[in-house]
Amino acid sequence: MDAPALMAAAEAARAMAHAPYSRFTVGAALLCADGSIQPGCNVENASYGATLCAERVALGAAVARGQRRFTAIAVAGPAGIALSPCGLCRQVLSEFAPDGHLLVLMRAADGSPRQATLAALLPDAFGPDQLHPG
Ligand SMILES: O=c1ccn([C@H]2C[C@H](O)[C@@H](CO)O2)c(=O)[nH]1
Repeated sequence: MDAPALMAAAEAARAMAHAPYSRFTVGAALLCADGSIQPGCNVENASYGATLCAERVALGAAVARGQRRFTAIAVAGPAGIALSPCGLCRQVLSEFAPDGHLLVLMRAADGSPRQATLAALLPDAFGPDQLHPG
């Protein structure tokens, strides 16, 4: 996996963000199992609560074109801020990363690369095993 290229794709996607309320633009790039990269950006809404994070936009778009297995996701936000996916996005990503191996690429506040597995970011995740035990 080319981590710098995936982060560059997330940064490029960030330019498409619709964030007139928070002005906090975020881009995501999801590396699919077939090698394709699905970009996403945050899409805010005047109701605030209907806002979509970049990670969920990328995931939904990838699923809509038949992708269901993912290797990594890069997330890029404003410079100087350590950004990691919100709790809701962690849960949504875990739906398609049941083993928790999905690699999340982020940047620390100083801009240096940081990475963690989804399992580390969302330990003891709720999933289909709890919903349908046995
Ligand atoms: O990982 C994150 C964190 C926040 N946001 C968006 C949601 C909202 O539009 C703005 C401020 O929270 O940033 C994302 O897209 N991804």
